[in-house]
Amino acid sequence: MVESKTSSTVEAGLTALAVSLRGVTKAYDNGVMALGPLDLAVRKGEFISLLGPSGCGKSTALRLIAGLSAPSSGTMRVARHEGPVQPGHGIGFVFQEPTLMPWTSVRENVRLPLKLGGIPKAEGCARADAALSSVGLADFADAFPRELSGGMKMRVSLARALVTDPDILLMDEPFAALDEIARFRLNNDLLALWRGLRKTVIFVTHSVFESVYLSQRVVVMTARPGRIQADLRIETVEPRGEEFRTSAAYSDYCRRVSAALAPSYSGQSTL
Ligand SMILES: Nc1ncnc2c1ncn2[C@@H]1O[C@H](COP(=O)(O)OP(=O)(O)OP(=O)(O)O)[C@@H](O)[C@H]1O
Repeated sequence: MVESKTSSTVEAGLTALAVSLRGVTKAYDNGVMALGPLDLAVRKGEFISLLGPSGCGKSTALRLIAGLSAPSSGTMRVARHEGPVQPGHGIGFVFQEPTLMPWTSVRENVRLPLKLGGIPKAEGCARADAALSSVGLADFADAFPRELSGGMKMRVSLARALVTDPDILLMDEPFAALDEIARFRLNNDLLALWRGLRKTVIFVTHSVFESVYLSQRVVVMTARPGRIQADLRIETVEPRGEEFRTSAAYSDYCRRVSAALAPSYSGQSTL
């Protein structure tokens, strides 16, 4: 069959997308309308942040993209998979809590997704060690979670998400519980990893500063049910580093994102 020029152009556009949500809504069984209708397109290799008031449906959106929950309506495409998204289909998930198994080593924690996937132990250990090395924890593979700081536990969680080599990394407020110095370090290390691996990253945060520092696009959501309030592109010299954090351009972007966020909080208590 000879493809028409139009259809191949459309196909090229689709395959460049890692995630596409059209008119997606989510109503929970208890009647809470959590999300949408949400329209969101994320290009392969793009780093975007989702920002919005508490309860606006950010985690719900990530869970839908991960295939951990089904949308109530609308259409979704994730990577090149059609129809229902299968859990673990090229997706890594990092939660706010590192959720490590305390009774076993860091290496075994990172190896877990491979073990569950039936990967032989020797290969799993080698891949776990490589993932730990990529997050700067090569020397801690035999340590136990209790021996690690909060930032190090989060690095282990990140290594566990990366060990399956996912196309898409979903991160749900991963650094929110860390002190500022640890958070800044992890921000820089995550950017370096992203530059090297070029995975698609969808990063949920409550921090305007963090979203601007990390992302190519900041997507601001309305209050529940979450829809897109604003979609801002962050254009700056790459690679980003501390000089960006202290630049006039950074302050200006932070002001613009804050202004875009303000209507989402109107009518809500600030306490
Ligand atoms: N399993 C569930 N059953 C019923 N309601 C739920 C469920 N999960 C979330 N909700 C509700 O859906 C809404 C959106 O929740 P969600 O966790 O997605 O928001 P969020 O933007 O991630 O919030 P936060 O920033 O506080 O983490 C909230 O009102 C929440 O109470």
